[in-house]
Amino acid sequence: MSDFPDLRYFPIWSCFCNLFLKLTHYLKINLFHILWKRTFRLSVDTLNFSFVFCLEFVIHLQVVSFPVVQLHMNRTAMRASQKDFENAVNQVKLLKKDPGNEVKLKLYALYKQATEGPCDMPKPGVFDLINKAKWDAWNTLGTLPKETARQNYVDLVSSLSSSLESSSQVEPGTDRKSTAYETLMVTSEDGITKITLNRPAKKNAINIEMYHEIMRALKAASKDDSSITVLTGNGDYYSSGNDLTNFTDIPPGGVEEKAKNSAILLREFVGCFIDFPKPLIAMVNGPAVGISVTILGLFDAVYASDRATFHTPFSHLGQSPEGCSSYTFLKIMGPAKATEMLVFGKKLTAGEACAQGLVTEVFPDSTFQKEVWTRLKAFAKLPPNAMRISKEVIRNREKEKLHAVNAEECSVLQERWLSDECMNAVVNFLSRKSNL
Ligand SMILES: CCCC/C=C/CC(=O)SCCNC(=O)CCNC(=O)[C@H](O)C(C)(C)COP(=O)(O)OP(=O)(O)OC[C@H]1O[C@@H](n2cnc3c(N)ncnc32)[C@H](O)[C@@H]1OP(=O)(O)O
Repeated sequence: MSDFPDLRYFPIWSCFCNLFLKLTHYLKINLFHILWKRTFRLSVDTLNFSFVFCLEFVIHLQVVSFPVVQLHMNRTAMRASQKDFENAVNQVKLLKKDPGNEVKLKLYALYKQATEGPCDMPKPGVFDLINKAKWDAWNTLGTLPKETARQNYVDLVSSLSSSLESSSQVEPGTDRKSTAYETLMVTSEDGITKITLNRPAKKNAINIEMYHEIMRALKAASKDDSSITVLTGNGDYYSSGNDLTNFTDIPPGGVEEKAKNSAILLREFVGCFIDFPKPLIAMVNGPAVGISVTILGLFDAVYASDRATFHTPFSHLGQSPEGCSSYTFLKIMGPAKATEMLVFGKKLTAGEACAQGLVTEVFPDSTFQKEVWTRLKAFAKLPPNAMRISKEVIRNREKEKLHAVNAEECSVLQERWLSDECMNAVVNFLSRKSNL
């Protein structure tokens, strides 16, 4: 406060001083008139005087006060921004996550502009890549005023802090359970968002809540600052597929309504995998069943522990293929092998799934985590935009087809779920007459 004169009351003082001067000026004129003119003329002059007096007051208030108030506000903003600037500089040092090179260059340039003004350094040589990038970033700010650069710096840090805060809500670095999810653990670190299915006591069976949470986590991951996304399971299973108790919660509209709602949910769920924009990697840590296997055809890489198995027992369950597997599996392994899995329910070992192209690579269970994470961390260091665009080029050609396949599979399943074959299979499992 003390380093600036308080200008807030200046317009008011200024108006009163001006009024005083005008008043004495007009009084002088009017005294002259009083002496020399008739009473009738005098009253007209008095009216004129009052009118001019008020007009002058209003005009003066507008002309003088607005620029002065503006000046005061600007100076206050500059003062705030100087203080905010220092805070922002400290805040940057405390950021837990690397904001990425592009942002770091922007911060550097704005800092230099704010503290030193326009770039006057000699341009570094072409081979001095880092200093040249910094110089370029600073130089592009041209003659941007120091105050504006300061303000832009503060704004950038504040947007950065809030975005990093929201991604830090998904616990960077640790596997603590996120309060945002009931059935998942979601973490983000080293450019990798990891979504872990977290119902180990139920073999990570996917209940209705988990379907919704996976969709929510994928949507968040598609927008966060990670480069790649990983899906894995907690415990000995990757996932035992659809939670068969999902079929027991029958709404007032009866089983038809249940089947219809399930088909809508499934279509939306699979649609999220079709449309996911970043590289999506499955870490299949153990056995995988049903839908957790079929959607693997929509992943960009599948790494499996040698403990993993791949089982799609749709006929046993009176059901039919989903997750676009009726299309992707045929493309991946050819019709004969796909039929063995999808129609006859043949369970594949990790080695067999790899030989047939469903799995990218198999690792010994003892070194699975270590080896795969080393690889994923290296992938996550690749330029994220290039990865995203490459995926887009690969996926775009197929997207329309995949959505059409998804819609068709869901509509067939809607019918299947109402069949005796399906209902008996579910009842048998739930009454503990059968396991797979
Ligand atoms: C709305 C969209 C619908 C999309 C449709 C998708 C189709 C599919 O995904 S089909 C595949 C459905 N999955 C199954 O049929 C698997 C059924 N589960 C089993 O056969 C066995 O549980 C197992 C072979 C996976 C494991 O057997 P194990 O003896 O080792 O363990 P359990 O004691 O059986 O399981 C422990 C615990 O977990 C429960 N559980 C396991 N899987 C499921 C499941 N898919 N649905 C519901 N509950 C499951 C199991 O009941 C046990 O629970 P309790 O300890 O409470 O008895």
